[in-house]
Amino acid sequence: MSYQDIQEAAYEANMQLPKLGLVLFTFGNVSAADRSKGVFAIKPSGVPYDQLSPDKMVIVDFDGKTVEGKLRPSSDTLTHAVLYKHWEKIGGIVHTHSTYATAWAQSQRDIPIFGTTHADHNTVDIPCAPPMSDEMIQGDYEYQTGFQIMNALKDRNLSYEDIEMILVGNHAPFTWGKTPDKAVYNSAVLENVAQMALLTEQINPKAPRLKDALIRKHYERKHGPHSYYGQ
Ligand SMILES: O=C(CO)[C@@H](O)[C@@H](O)COP(=O)(O)O
Repeated sequence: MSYQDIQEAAYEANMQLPKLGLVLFTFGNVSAADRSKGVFAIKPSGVPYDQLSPDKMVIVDFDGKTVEGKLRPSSDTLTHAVLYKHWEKIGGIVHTHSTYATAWAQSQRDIPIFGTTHADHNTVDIPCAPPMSDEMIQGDYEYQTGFQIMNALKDRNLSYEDIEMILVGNHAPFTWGKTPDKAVYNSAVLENVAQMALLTEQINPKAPRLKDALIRKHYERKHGPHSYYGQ
């Protein structure tokens, strides 16, 4: 892949965010990695989506250093870099402030697995990492956010392949996938599931968690060998 190829991929994936209603103004960013070159292309910071073009995507290495590009890379670049460096099978990362997922993050709550829509994609509650400590905020905040995400999965005995989405307490969601398109898909799924979970709790504050048998049934119907779903 050339730099131009990952810039195109990052551009196309970024442009999906406003189309899917996942971002307002500049509230988010997508990156696309090229593992053979050890770099990723990421949205420039603060540039509105209607002013983006593939050549504006900034090429950055897995330490977060700009390799090519005139604009400043997203302020979340170091978080993307940490995750690419430690999770060798991912090819795309998305960060948004989509309304419902962010509301759960601000509430510092995991999203409970209430129904089969959730179970079609995940067999567990969607984790919410703890808010960043004062020390982390004053230190390498974006870099530490990457570790906060990784540690929250570890605390739940989950790998980045078991689940491709997380909330960061008081902040917002991050999703990832083998490709930037899959990471965007995961972002849209997360937002939809977050909305349904909120409505479920409003309609019935005592709504039960989905039974394990139904979680397994719905997940297994969609995944496994020869499944196109979630590729
Ligand atoms: O988290 C935040 C803001 O709280 C950022 O992700 C969001 O504003 C997007 O920033 P960038 O324009 O990518 O630097």
